[in-house]
Amino acid sequence: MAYEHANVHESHSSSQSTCTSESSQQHADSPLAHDSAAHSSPAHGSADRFHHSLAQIQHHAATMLSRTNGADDTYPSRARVLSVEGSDPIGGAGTMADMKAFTAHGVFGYAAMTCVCAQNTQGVTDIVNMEPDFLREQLISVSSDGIIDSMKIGMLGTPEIVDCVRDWLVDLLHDYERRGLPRPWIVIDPVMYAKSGDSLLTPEAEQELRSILPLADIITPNVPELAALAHAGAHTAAGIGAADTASAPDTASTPTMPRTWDEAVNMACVVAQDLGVRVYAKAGMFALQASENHAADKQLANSESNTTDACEAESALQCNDACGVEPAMQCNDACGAEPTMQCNDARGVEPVMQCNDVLVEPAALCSESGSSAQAGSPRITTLYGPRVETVNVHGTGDSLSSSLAALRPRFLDWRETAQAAKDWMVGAISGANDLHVGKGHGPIDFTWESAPTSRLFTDEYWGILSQAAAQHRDGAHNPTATQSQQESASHDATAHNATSTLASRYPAEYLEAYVHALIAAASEASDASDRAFFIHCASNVSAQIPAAATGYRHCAYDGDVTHTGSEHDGKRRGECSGECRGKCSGKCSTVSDALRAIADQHSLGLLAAALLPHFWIASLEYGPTLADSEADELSDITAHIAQIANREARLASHRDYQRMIDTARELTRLEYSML
Ligand SMILES: Nc1ncnc2c1ncn2[C@@H]1O[C@H](COP(=O)(O)OP(=O)(O)O)[C@@H](O)[C@H]1O
Ligand SMILES: Cc1ncc(COP(=O)(O)O)c(N)n1
Repeated sequence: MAYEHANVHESHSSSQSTCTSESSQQHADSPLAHDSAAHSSPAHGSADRFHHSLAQIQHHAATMLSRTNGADDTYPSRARVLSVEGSDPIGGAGTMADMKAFTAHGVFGYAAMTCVCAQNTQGVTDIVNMEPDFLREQLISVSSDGIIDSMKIGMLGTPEIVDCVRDWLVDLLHDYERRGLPRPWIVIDPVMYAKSGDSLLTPEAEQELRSILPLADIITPNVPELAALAHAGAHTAAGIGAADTASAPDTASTPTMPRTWDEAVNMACVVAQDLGVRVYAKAGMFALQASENHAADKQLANSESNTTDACEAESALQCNDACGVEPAMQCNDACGAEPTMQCNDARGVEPVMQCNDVLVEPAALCSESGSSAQAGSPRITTLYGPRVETVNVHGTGDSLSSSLAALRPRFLDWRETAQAAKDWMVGAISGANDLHVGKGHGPIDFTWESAPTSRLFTDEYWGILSQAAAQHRDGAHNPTATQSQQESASHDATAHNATSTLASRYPAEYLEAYVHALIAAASEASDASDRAFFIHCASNVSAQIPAAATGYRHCAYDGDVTHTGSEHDGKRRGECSGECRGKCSGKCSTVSDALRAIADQHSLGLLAAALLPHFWIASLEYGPTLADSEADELSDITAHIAQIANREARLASHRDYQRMIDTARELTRLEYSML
């Protein structure tokens, strides 16, 4: 059965929740229902978005209240989220990933371990499964003591472990219903394979796994898992949730991999409808294959046995026995590229490489409310995200499913939750290359939003600055430098010998831009002494402007004869008769524009990072030529700004720290290009 990929490109912010009524009424009687009344909105006769979302907010508030009343007499400051997973000693996947993601999302994490794995970024070498009785003991230890608001169930490994977790979960849901507690949100990651290709589920357990999936609110298969679920579904005569091993699928046939992303989405629709659960289909393996394919392609080209018609044609996902992944997926550049490298016209973004996932909600869990889904068809929501060029994706599936479990209590519906989890994943994957953990597929950066604790801003910036200074010196002594560059350099050298003031070095307009940035920094500073410092600097620089307006003579600040501008066409640096004194031109305007743009961002950290290069470079390059008092003042200012930059960087998120570094690097480049 093929479903149309409904054109629902709403972003999560604009989409109103529509999940619903039919299902809540349909399943409300049973605590085993995956979308019980405790999670659903009231029924809606009309598609009125306003009333719908208002009702949903009210319902959400009521749900939160009922949680409070039923669970505890104090309102918990953090959701309590359980991970049922296997371990990963390298710390990127399994229980370890879940706990890190939970902490990153600000929830309190519980963990029960299904198995202990000997694995790292290169593969899984051994697995010791928990005795089911002991696993049950762990699960009961948690659930008899703590309230579970949400949970993520991952690697289950064997049929006995699946049965153990399923039976405990059924008991828990009955118990919560009896006690009037809200049903916990349930995310199940149907873990079958690790990124390395190693199998994490026995073939018999694959069929058993289907018996627990209908208890979930949402399941999160990757592409091969999706193919396996669709395949098993098609071969399960007894239908949804059949745990009867007598009806196990024909193991002789292997799942057919989707050849395109649209085919994968169709599979997700089939699985969602069959199991009656939401399916979050992950597109990562398309991206992974695409980014790794260069080497793989060479191997393919050299190996006749690996060259298949399907692969040469449009097949996105090919079985490749040679690599030992079962059901393995290998693909070539041409095919791997297609699903992930999409242009997001609908969102109006630049044509960047995309790695979009989809959320498929079976019709029974959605009531029509402004979405383009056809009645009776599942609703498909595209979850946008750029593709990150990295092979460091160990544990991405775990982190995504634990993020969904952690974030769901904070959002009104699964669509909003899914896009938030996807957005967080993009940040975490983007930080992966900086971690340098392991030799294979490294882990993602769970702490990408928190403060970077292992780097001192000025240490890292000093590396950037000294490199730029060395390049500048090399450029000045480079025999291939243009005549005008050499003249420029010798002009500077001459100037260095004479004691001069800084004012004569810069155009007035450029100094004005620094005054503006210093005042902006003063207004962003919360500390009174910082404010006073920036104001003092601003008045200091401002005092130099009149001298700069008359003393500054470098009109052709780009330093070459092609400089255009009516007053100084054809003139070399230093040759201007003075008509354009104090005016910004070329690179100088670029610095001024950059400073103004940074000031508009209202971030003290960014402003400190933008101001530091000017003062530090002036100190470094002109310090020796200045009068002692001016040189001392310059180095004091530099030290003070460096101190503020370090403090702000320590408090900044990883992303903001990176923006500070990027800003300082760019201003350094611009400043040196002007010297
Ligand atoms: N290179 C990448 N760039 C951006 N997102 C990625 C990349 N690789 C994986 N993802 C995202 O990571 C999440 C987990 O997907 P995936 O890696 O397919 O799961 P699994 O680990 O189960 O194989 C998905 O949201 C997917 O889109
Ligand atoms: C215990 C455990 N659970 C799940 C995975 C899947 O991780 P990946 O995201 O690398 O496929 C894993 N490697 N180990």
